[in-house]
Amino acid sequence: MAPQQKQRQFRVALVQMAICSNKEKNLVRAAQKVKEAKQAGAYLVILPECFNAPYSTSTFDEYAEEIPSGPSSRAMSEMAKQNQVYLVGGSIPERSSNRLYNSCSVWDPKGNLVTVFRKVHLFNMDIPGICTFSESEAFTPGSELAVFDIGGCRVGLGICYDMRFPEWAALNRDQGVDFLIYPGAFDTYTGPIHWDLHLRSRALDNQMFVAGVCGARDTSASYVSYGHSLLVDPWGRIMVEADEKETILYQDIDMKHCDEVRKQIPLNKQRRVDLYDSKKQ
Ligand SMILES: O=C(O)CCC(=O)C(=O)O
Repeated sequence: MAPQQKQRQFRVALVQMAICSNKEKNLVRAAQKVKEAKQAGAYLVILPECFNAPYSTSTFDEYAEEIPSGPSSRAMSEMAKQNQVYLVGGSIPERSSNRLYNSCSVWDPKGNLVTVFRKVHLFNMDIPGICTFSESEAFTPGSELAVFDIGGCRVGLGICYDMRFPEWAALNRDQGVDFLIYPGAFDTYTGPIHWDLHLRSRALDNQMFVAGVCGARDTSASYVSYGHSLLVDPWGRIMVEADEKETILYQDIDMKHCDEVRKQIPLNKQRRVDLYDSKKQ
């Protein structure tokens, strides 16, 4: 279902794909999934975080490429063009001016690059014996919003750990975002406790659709992804959720739902921004 100029409804596909250490194979797999999603009527297709490479600080440099000239960008552009869909390209390790970023590129149905979002909050966690990860050893953080329109729907982006920062979601809301998308790769320790809670909270706080799209779980990988991709509505309800296996989730969404919820509980009109600056208290 393709939205007209002002139309605000379409089908979204959340691709929870299996990811391996062979970049070529990951790109071929992603292309198959995007084709399958198109055949099922999706107009917006979302891939997971780091979909073309293992999620590992020791190999980000080896897999990194420039956007839009690298092979993964060219492949994503083709996927979008051949299937005439909007593609939110999860993320890939991006190389730019001797720096690495964890970056999400977005492609329109003609295969043109719409925007690039660089993960703003880098995943640094140290839970001894359970999960230790330091993205900031490899990546430089981004510092810019990336907001774009699909028909009458305004879309915003974060990547995984970014969902832990409600301020980022609120900045997107202030730009008029109706649908906030987080490609992700939560681990199996924080995942069961925090993943849906964060995604539901961001949706509820900001009265918008929120998607989290993870890779499928591979217990032989150095970093084991939680899976459980899901989509939340502006009322904070989970509309669809995967288990840990490879799958594609589909959901028709209508931005009218955001308008209704925002009218019923007018949080935006009631914010006491005059009170929220702690320096002024
Ligand atoms: O915040 C977490 O628990 C996991 C974050 C993560 O896996 C990521 O940012 O890729």
